Amino acid sequence: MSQYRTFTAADAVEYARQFGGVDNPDSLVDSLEVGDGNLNLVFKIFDTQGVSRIIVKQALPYVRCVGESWPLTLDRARLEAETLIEHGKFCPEHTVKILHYDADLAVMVMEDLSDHAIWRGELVKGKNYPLAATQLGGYLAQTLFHTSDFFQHPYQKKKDVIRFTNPELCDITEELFFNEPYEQHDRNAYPRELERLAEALRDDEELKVAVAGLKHRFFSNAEALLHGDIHSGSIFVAEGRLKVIDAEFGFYGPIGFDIGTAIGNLLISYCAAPGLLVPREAADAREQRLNDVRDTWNSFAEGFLALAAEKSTDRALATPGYAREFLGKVWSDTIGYCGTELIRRTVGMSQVADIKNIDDRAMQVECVRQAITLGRSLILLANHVPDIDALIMRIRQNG
Ligand SMILES: Nc1ncnc2c1ncn2[C@@H]1O[C@H](COP(=O)(O)OP(=O)(O)O)[C@@H](O)[C@H]1O
Ligand SMILES: CSC[C@H]1O[C@H](OP(=O)(O)O)[C@H](O)[C@@H]1O
Repeated sequence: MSQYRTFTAADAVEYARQFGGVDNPDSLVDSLEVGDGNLNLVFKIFDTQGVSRIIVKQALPYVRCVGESWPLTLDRARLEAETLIEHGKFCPEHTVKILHYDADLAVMVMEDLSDHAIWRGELVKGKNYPLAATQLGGYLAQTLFHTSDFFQHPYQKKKDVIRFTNPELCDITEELFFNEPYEQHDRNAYPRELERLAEALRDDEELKVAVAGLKHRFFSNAEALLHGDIHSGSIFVAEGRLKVIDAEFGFYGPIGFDIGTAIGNLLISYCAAPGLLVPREAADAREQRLNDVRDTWNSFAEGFLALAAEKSTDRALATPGYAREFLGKVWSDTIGYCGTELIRRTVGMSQVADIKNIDDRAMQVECVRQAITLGRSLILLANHVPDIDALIMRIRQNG
């Protein structure tokens, strides 16, 4: 019988005392639920000095932002903890440390990153972290290479594909990314002023064929253990540091999905900057975001190629030239999935602070329009953008 119960603040303190690994567990005395994501409870656990020391995160049996009408598997806590543990083996520097997890209680105890800030919030304020994108690309290279067929033993890889099979969370992505924005749907949340633009997406057969291809590869290309939802709200930054959290959408999928999602969120920030910042700061922020896009891709691609040259274990995949050819396909996927992230965050239900925090309605609508048109172009052009410089040029051309 399941021992699951939803934690109270007191339960979370008690649990952190037992499993937080702190020297003096009795010094943990208080907690506050701070979850601001769509899905789960997150408790900060404080010591007698009022300092946050440990995080306790628990999955609810439903989608938090909607309520009990949308039930959701508790197995997502296991998937999140195991994905982060797996990624932590290969990139400890940039993966939050999981100290303990319990699949029955759907709970995990993790490193407290309260001395960092969520990247999205910093982007909204116009704050630049010059190393973050290179670090993000490094995290993507390490985690995606080491969980792929280039490195994993084929038997282990096949076992892991099963261990990380994540049908319910993938179903959310399959609906929110690849279906709902391209049809009339109650959950869509675009500004009413953009009805004609949304209608044009619904009527664009060429676009829908390209989106179908991206969805098909999301279903079937088990290339590596993805984070599965790597947006700027799942990334903590501090001066010179970056840590990834929140991997409950982890599964074996197409590598370009993670890179495209990450870059897509940088481009949402790019599109939103004129609505959030005064013109001079907005222009600087937009240039910084384009640099971030470049750094993320270059750092990923250089890291992946170096790892492939040095550490590929499969004799055929180690053939000189193959890793570079494979990266060409990852590049096209990256551009396509980047486009679907831009559209699902603006047309679909999962709206983000970058856009929501724009006070001026007309400006907000213009920023959303730009994100949608950029997303559409990227999906359509995904196979025709030769390199990162050409991508940056296309983004500038969008306005
Ligand atoms: N390790 C951590 N250290 C400090 N704060 C955290 C940590 N993990 C999560 N949080 C806080 O909780 C919020 C929600 O966490 P997140 O994992 O994104 O939840 P969800 O799965 O519901 O999206 C984060 O935005 C952050 O403010
Ligand atoms: C119904 S879940 C919507 C959306 O929420 C997730 O984000 P997060 O866990 O970071 O709040 C994910 O992006 C899902 O697509």
